[in-house]
Amino acid sequence: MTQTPATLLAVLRASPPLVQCITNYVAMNIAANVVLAAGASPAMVSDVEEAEEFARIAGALTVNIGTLSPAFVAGMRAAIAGAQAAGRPWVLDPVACQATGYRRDVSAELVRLRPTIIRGNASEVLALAGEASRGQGVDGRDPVAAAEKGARWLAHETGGVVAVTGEVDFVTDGSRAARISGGSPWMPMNTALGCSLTCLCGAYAAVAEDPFDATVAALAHFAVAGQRAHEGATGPGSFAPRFLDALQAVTPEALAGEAVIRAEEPVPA
Ligand SMILES: Nc1ncnc2c1ncn2[C@@H]1O[C@H](COP(=O)(O)OP(=O)(O)O)[C@@H](O)[C@H]1O
Ligand SMILES: Cc1ncsc1CCOP(=O)(O)O
Ligand SMILES: [Mg+2]
Repeated sequence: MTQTPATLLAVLRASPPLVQCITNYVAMNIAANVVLAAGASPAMVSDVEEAEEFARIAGALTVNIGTLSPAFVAGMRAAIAGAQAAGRPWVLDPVACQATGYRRDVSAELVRLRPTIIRGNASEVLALAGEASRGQGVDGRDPVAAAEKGARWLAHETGGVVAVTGEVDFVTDGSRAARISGGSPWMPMNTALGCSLTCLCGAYAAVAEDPFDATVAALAHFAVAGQRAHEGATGPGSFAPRFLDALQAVTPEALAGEAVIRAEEPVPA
């Protein structure tokens, strides 16, 4: 039974999930504030000494390779093992996976561990799917549409959900697909909002029955809040505080009324 974004937001707010976010130095503060504003409970716990134990008590885990290092990788491996042992969902954010051999190798290893959800920009998803990517560092330079085929392939490979974000987001589990419109062009000009969205995907995955519904809900929450914040902003600087306020102000009714989601009929396997 499909759970709508409105239903999932109500569940999330009624019982705020604990989300373990292994993320990069750039994103840690904004991602925690985004998850708090949306209504969930973030914890940026990444060291190998405690990452596995913490993953067993969290509702979901998110893994982001933005500021990669051997210490981060050791914590990621431990946390993923803990999440899998506890049957918890985990989300991969393959930041700039096209940029270096180190990032390519680590993201390929993490994909082989079958993340529940992968969330990236089109250039990152193209690279994960083995296709040419025009990504510039952490910034996407490819249109979302260019990555749709690769996203479907990756979803089949991992048995999970893949979200390609950009001007109009695309989500697939390999057969179902949906596109989410909204947000603001000021969003990619605010560093780490993609990373923050990955953490929010984790929050929704912690409370949802189906990770596809969770991903659609997280992206719809961002799209509606981003649209609202855009209306009062004059640039990325005035957008940022409005966006946090809007994440908190969005209600289940608003998601039902303002989210622009176009579902695609399942593609026969
Ligand atoms: N041109 C745009 N217009 C509206 N929303 C956008 C635009 N570009 C990105 N977004 C939104 O910004 C958020 C971050 O996505 P994105 O920039 O693709 O990730 P990343 O920061 O990882 O590259 C998503 O919610 C996405 O929908
Ligand atoms: C600038 C930067 N450098 C390493 S991680 C990072 C943040 C990337 O954030 P996002 O992928 O959400 O744009
Ligand atoms: Mg990113």
